Amino acid sequence: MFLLIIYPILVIIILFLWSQFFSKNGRSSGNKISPMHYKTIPSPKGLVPIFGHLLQLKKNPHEKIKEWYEEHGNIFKIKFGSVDTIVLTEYPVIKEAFIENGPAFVQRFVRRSRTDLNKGVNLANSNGEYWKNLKTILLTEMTNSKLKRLEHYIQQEAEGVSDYFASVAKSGEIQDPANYIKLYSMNVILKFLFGIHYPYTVEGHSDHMLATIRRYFRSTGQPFPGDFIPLLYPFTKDKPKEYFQDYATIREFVSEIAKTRLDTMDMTLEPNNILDSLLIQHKKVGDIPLYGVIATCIDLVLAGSDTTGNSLLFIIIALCNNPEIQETLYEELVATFGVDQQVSYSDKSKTPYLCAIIKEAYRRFPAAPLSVPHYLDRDVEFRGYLLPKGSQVFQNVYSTHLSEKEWDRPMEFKPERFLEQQTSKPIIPFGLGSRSCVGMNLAENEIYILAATLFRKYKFMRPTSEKLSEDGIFGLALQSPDFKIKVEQR
Ligand code: HEM
Repeated sequence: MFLLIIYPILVIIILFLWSQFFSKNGRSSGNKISPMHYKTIPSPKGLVPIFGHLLQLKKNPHEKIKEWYEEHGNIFKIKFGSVDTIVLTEYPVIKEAFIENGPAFVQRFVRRSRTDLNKGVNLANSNGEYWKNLKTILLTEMTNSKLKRLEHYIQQEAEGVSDYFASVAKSGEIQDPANYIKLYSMNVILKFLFGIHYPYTVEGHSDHMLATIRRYFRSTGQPFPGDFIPLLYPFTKDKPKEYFQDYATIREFVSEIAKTRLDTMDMTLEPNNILDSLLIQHKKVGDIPLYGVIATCIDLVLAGSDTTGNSLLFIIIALCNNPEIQETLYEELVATFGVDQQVSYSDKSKTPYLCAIIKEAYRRFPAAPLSVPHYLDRDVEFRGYLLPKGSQVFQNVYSTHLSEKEWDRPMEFKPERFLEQQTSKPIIPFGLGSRSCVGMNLAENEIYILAATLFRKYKFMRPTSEKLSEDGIFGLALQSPDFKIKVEQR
């Protein structure tokens, strides 16, 4: 009985002391500059021993962080358990950190819950030379000329989704378009990665994959206490269960494709897709383990599916809520493409209004609201502050894009903001600096082609006069809310 009472008390005391020790450790470094010279980094109140600010971030972290930004300004510090977390907001601040001080900010913050899944040999979780090597291979696969050569992949997928909407328009039914739009995004990345795709049929295996990816992205965006309070880790290991199960499902799918291809591939021939290029590097150079190939392909399937899919869904929501914008867009598209000319990336310059709508959607509904956390491997002097070594760093994309200080009526969907290229403000949906999104060109092209194809052929409408919700659901990718629409053939 005595032990039952004393044991939890002891654990709490040890956790507290440990968290204090770690937080001091984070601040120490080889840099001997006296902290006296620096301004104190603002920090919200409500710090709880052991947990820091974590408990306040349970629901909608992006909204809570926006509240703190409005209170504390463009540089502030919060605590994730024992880990100092620096939140940077507004374009000039993020640019100064991630471009002008690039080497100090380039590293990824590695969480144990991630490395337990993939041993840290994937692109998104690795650092140093290994990461550079992977990034170079992937960027070579996504150059504009390579994307141009494979443009027909995207055009075919866009036709597949368009046929689905033709059938919806014919039936006159009210439909939830989410699965078909997300299937398009997943199919595009599966084609580039493996040369495969799922058919656009009702309720296939693809639905299971899409649901798995959606769940995974929602949970992986959340801070897991065990990652930030080391002594808690053994107790929270393997939790949340769904997160580990979902990753295992996707790993099984990708491993099978990669291993089969490795057994059958002729390494003397040109690579057919991204997987081939990674396998050639694995086999011929030997610096990427097979497990690294698989884990990096998983990154691409995950990051390539949910981000672009949600961006497209938010565009549909915004244009249903703003029918006059949809009509102006339709006029531009008909004038540019007539009724049946195929849409190509190279048409972007002919459709400034569509490009402005896409930018406004990136701004208003940023697909990665807090980007992917970075890490400081040294103390950094920044704008009069000393940012401590060991900190996690957020590019606060969400607040940057919705800041009242930076944007006129930021919650309104106004593509006109981006019609004047010279005067329009920069946005950062894909992050900034050398760690920024590797799939940016692909994402921009696939969003452009599907948006141009669909809004030229169909009119999308709300089922009632009530506006569709525009509230994103937090995850590593901001998810669109559930909604239904009516579709009319133009
Ligand atoms: C609207 C679409 C997309 C948005 C808004 C987006 C946004 C982002 C952001 C903000 C980051 C973190 C950047 C940083 O750490 O500084 C990122 C990283 C990443 N993205 Fe995307 N992304 C999108 C689409 C894609 C696509 C289509 C792919 C796959 C081809 C992809 C693959 C990745 C990967 C692998 C990383 C990790 C890069 C690294 O750690 O070096 N993303 N993305």
